[in-house]
Amino acid sequence: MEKRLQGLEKKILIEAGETPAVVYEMKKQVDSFREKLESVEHLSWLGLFKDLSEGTHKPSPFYHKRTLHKTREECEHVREKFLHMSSLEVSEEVRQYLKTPTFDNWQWEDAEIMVLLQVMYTDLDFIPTFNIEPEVLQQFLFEIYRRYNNIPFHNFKHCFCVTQMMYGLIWLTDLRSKMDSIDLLIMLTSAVCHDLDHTGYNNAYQINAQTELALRYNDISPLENHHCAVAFEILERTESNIFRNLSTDQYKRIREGIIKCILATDMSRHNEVLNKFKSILPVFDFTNKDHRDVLMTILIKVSDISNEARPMEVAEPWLDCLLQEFFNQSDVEKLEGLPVTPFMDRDKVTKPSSQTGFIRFVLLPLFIELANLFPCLEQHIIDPVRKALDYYTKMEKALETEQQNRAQSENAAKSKEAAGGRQDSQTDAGPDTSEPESQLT
Ligand SMILES: Nc1nc2c(ncn2[C@@H]2O[C@H](COP(=O)(O)O)[C@@H](O)[C@H]2O)c(=O)[nH]1
Ligand SMILES: [Zn+2]
Repeated sequence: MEKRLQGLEKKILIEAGETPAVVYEMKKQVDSFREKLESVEHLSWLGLFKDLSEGTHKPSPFYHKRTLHKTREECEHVREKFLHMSSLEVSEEVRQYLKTPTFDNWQWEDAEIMVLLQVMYTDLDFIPTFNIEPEVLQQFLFEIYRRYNNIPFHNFKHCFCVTQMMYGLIWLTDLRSKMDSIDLLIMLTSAVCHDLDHTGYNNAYQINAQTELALRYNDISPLENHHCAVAFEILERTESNIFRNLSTDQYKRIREGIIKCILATDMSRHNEVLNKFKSILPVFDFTNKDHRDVLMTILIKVSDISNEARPMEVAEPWLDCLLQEFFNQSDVEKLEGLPVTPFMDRDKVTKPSSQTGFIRFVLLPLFIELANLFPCLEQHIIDPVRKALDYYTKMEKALETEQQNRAQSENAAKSKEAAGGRQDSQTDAGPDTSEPESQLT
């Protein structure tokens, strides 16, 4: 197929003088198909599978097994850098910038990101308040880094962005004066842990493919339950348990809070969580624990899907990462004969089509409710989201126009070709006796 495509490409290039976009698109699909055949183990009978597995895990449709989990060397290298850098002073300018939604994650490498997370725990006064030893915090952050996988979207940088947005929201809304330190610790730590060990395949896939996670959690938020379980696995170990100096009651409250927050990030529960918040909003009371608990779930949800609230040069690469992960999943779903998640299908989704609906029907309704409680957020998170909507709406229209133009010129070319073909055959077959107009319609 690849050879035939190359031959075709050459022929078109000679005849047309340039390679049309459709050929590039076909080449991309062939590459992606080949990659799938090489990496999906159950298709090994095709003779293309490259066994990259390190251990004896159950076969699973991960990206390349070689690259999903971080290697020991990779982790050690980052850990050394992090430990070296963590003794250096982070400037006041960076500390202030870190409190804003305009923060650009792409400028920072992973070891630096770990230092920035350490700054967040420090500047919220968690270290003295909860008697967290610096080495324990460092070990905790290292384990967190280690347990985020090398996948396009749900990786360590996503963990950082969500945490940084949560951190920014805490400062912008002056939550320190409204909620106690334990609530803030729950919120920040939930954000840090919320997608631990994500493999790049969403809950629909987990359930349809009957993965180990879906079986373990009976199809109920398999991923979120797993992220949470991994978080407490890390916190179980004394050397990385940042809560180890807290009382049993404090630990219990923190565990309950983190579980609630992480489970609330399952998007299939979006309306349930948002409606609960809407119902208490008119009588919202910071002294009411139930109200605070709901607010915490809203804050983590907002942080989780807040990429479009960031400057365009920060947000747009995130969309590319998200679509890369989505398309990978739908490709695997097609290969495995599973239901294909429509918003992940590369044949149906474009960048703007993915964003306009999401911003209109998911992002804005959620952000607006939070801004009802904290009007100061309007300028920080709603204005940029509206700008993004405008940007993608224009892009969507431009794409539509381009598609229409392309379809028109393709139709015109086809008609011309058909007319030419008929003329040729008429020349071969002798004089035409039919009316010329009827041949065109
Ligand atoms: N079309 C878009 N979908 C988005 C975007 N940001 C997030 N999402 C979706 O929400 C979930 C968030 O939950 P997570 O815990 O998995 O991170 C994510 O998986 C996407 O499905 C976006 O900008 N556009
Ligand atoms: Zn997330």
